[in-house]
Amino acid sequence: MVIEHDIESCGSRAVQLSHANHPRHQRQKLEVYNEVLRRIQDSDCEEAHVPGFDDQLWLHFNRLPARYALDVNVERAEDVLAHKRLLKLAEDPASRPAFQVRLVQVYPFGGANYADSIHSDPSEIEDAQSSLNYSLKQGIHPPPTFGSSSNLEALALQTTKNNIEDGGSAMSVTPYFHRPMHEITFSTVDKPKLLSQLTSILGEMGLNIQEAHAFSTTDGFSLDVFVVEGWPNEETEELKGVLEKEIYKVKEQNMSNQGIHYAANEHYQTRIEPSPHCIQIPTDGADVWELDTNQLKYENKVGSGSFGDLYRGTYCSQDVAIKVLKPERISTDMLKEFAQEVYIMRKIRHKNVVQFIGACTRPPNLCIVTEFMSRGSLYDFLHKQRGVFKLPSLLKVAIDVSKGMNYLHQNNIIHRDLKTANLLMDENEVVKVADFGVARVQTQSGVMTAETGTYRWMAPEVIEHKPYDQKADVFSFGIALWELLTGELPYSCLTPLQAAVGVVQKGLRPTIPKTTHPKLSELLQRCWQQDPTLRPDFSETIEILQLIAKEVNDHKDKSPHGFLSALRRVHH
Ligand SMILES: Nc1ncnc2c1ncn2[C@@H]1O[C@H](COP(=O)(O)OP(=O)(O)OP(=O)(O)O)[C@@H](O)[C@H]1O
Repeated sequence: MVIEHDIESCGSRAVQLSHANHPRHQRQKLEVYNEVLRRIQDSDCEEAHVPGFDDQLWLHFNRLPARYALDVNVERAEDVLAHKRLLKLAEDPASRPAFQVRLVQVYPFGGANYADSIHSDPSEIEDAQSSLNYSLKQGIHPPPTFGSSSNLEALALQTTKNNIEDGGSAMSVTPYFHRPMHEITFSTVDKPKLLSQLTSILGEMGLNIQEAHAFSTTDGFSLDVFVVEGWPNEETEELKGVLEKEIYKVKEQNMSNQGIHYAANEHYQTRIEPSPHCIQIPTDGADVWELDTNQLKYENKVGSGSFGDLYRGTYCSQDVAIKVLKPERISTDMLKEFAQEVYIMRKIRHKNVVQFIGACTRPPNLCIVTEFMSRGSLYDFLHKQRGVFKLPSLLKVAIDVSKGMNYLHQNNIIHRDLKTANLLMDENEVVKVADFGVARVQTQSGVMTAETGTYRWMAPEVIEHKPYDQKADVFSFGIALWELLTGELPYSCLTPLQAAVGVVQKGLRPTIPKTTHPKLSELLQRCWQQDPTLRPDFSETIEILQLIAKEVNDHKDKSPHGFLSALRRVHH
């Protein structure tokens, strides 16, 4: 997959600056603009005849990075118009994110973007052009907006080659055709992690991103264009419907206090589709999570972590945990990260995730307030109180954790520090995931401070600082589950560092007791597979654990001591 954007940063803006200062790029941009304007004016498009349209179009090119003009397929002038409309739509909070879906056909020789047209051999372009014209005459779908990617072309060539080698497939009759893909374009307000959110939505839908072009406008909007494959049908309506639902799900979780409407657009006929399920709730813009420090009462200190001390206290008479950040830990970077984490945490609401109540964000008094978990952590329960879990309660705990983690993952939050010390129990024995926020704040050196203490639970790819995804948490979950099962510290005879080396280099894993329920044993081994893609996701662990729980329950009902063992479940 090619992503022309630094996933989490304003990479395209950086690119834009360097391009913008380059006179050649300015000249090229002007040429592309003129060509696109000419094509739009030659078409029947009404918009083009509105007075001032040329100025608006120029403005459009200017608010985007120079590489937008250089990469755009000039033959797809209507795409430029569609981008302009999507960006306009995105100005209305009710329409965000604005998106459109269309079918595209990838050609091995690419489309005619500006860069191609000035750098390629003219005869090649002519050939490519004639194949394009030929294709279009055959009624095949238009090419992607940014048709120059060697990535996509290679894919098309590969298919062509395979078809020719296979011989006789329908596609080999027209050798330049590749099976259609979909192009999905989003526009919304630019924000950190937007691109990873969008890619994960597409991933959730089973779509494989073949190409992504991400642009930020100078006034804070995003334009992200994805070419995806994996949608089984040559249609867009159903895909749009599923995409809308997927976005709705994420927005509903993320912005529970705001009404959301989506705009969808196909074939460049923009329309806004208000969601029937939600209403617009007015907001006065107040930061409701900023706590009134007068209402915050400190009681005893409960413990300390790497970021500060944790106190029990009350906020407006409700029991709370107050995590006070150590002043010496506070740096500009950390404050930024702190703000980002508060921004995420305030939207998180799930029975199995420790509830964020608010924060004091006025330095130097930085603290995070959450619900108080009276039964403490599973780590303390297992290793300090020497508690044990019987299988039914172990399964209940594992299901609780899986549900909390599944929710976090659905909200694109990777915990990265999942361990029994971060699994807390309330007075009703409900287990909740904690510390997915500030625990992850990195030091200025970029080293995760919680790391060494966490090696025993850490996935090999995280230890090795390789790219990782949500499956890193599944690995940690597997280790925590083993800990619940055995009551032992993982690799207790090794130091954390020795354990880390063993896990990465020697495939070291905890030994599963022979008496373990076979399905549970299988689940543990799947969770800590070296290859993250082979690990289940949390929706699957929930299913498996529920199945085991049912089996255990059915078995217990048949046994004469069933009722007594059920009672013992709550002994801890
Ligand atoms: N919401 C809470 N309710 C009750 N106890 C909590 C709560 N959050 C944390 N604790 C307990 O307070 C102690 C300190 O927690 P804290 O999250 O600050 O550090 P940690 O998780 O132990 O270490 P680190 O942050 O370095 O990973 C731990 O014993 C933890 O179990």
